[in-house]
Amino acid sequence: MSVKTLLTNRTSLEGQVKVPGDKSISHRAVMFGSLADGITRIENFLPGEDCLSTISCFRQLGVEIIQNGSDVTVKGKGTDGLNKPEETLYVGNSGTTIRLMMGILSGLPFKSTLEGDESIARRPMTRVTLPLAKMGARIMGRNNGEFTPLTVEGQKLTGITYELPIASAQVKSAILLAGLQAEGETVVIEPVKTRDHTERMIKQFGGEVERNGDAVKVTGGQLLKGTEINVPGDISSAAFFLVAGAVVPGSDIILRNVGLNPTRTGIIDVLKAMGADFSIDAYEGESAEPAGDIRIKHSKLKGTIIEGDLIPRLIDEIPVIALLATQAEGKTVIKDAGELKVKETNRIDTVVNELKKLGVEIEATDDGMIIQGQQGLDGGTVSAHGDHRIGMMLSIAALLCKRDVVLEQSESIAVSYPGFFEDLYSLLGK
Ligand SMILES: O=C(O)C1=C[C@@H](OP(=O)(O)O)[C@@H](O)[C@H](O)C1
Ligand SMILES: C=C(OP(=O)(O)O)C(=O)O
Repeated sequence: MSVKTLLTNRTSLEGQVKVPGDKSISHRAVMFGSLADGITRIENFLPGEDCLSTISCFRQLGVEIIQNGSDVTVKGKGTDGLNKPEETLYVGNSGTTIRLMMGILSGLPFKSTLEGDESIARRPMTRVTLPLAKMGARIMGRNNGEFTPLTVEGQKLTGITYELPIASAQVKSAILLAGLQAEGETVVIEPVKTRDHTERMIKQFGGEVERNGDAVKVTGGQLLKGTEINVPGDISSAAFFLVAGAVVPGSDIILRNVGLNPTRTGIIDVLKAMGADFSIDAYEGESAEPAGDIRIKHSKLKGTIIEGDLIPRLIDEIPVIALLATQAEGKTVIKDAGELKVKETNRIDTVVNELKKLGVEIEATDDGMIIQGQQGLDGGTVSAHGDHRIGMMLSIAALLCKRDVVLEQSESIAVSYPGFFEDLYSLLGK
């Protein structure tokens, strides 16, 4: 376990940072590149541990993938080019990898087993195995398919129409990936629109997908062709610096090449509602995924309510938004976010418990939290609990602390942002 002494009591962040590639898009680029025919070149791939787990799983399935930092080449041979792996497929800490891969493996003519770390072993999987079983998949796992290890016996699949009981892009994507191999049409109906990177990528690889209101439809048996993907920066990673810039007095920073897909920009809506001082310079021209530069300065903030359709558009940013709220005038209420309980950790409990250790007044509710504003932060020993987003949120919280802060399990940050501390220190002029 790595223990890190964090920088505290800071007066300003200045300069600019180009945040690393988007995690959701990087995973999907490798997956679609592996399913497609021909070469896929990925630029600005995120070389974080989660996306490296996706690469290693597809290598185990026989796909040749060349990775040089953020440059990746995938030599796809279509689904016929995917072979039975000799060993268990290890997904590490990555929920996206295991859930999307179940969709892919369900339609392939062999048996394989998926497993991950202790956090993955606690995360619910029937949300995926249930709809896939309706399509004809055979998936076995602990507690009737709820937990890893999971064994997938590929079958001939049939398209279904499925109404998602929860708003989840991972479940939607798993069903669409199975649908691409199934006979007939597969329709997924979302309760709230979630990130649509899978749909955009199907089109980038030459496939067809239709959206009609809340329904997304694919037809099985489409030919996907290798392509070039330029991954925009991850707004979920930029979020830590957006918050740092907004709350550390004297700050004025620019974040370059941030992905601005509207299904991901909930944090921008929150910054606006809180009265933050920021501007966006969106890049012009046709691109599968919009991106731009964001400049943010320290300013006075006011509390807000975060709920409903906004939640899936900022689900991974809630830990750092909770910190943002501690500096606003008045209280902030976060509701409808029960999904936080089944992430890398129970993020309602970890956020509340760790921020309390720094002297913050914050209360957990059944589906979110209530955060009091205008708080001074103290110091102490905190832990990431193996959760990258908690580790980064606490590193930003430390900037506001008057006393020393020590972070346990800081190594987990490499799951989504291996260069996080270098980028943070560069903004701090270190
Ligand atoms: O599809 C994706 O890439 C993701 C979807 C979200 O999960 P859910 O689908 O479980 O909400 C998100 O929390 C995760 O970090 C990435
Ligand atoms: C929840 C996350 O990822 P995953 O579900 O892929 O583990 C995350 O990155 O915050």
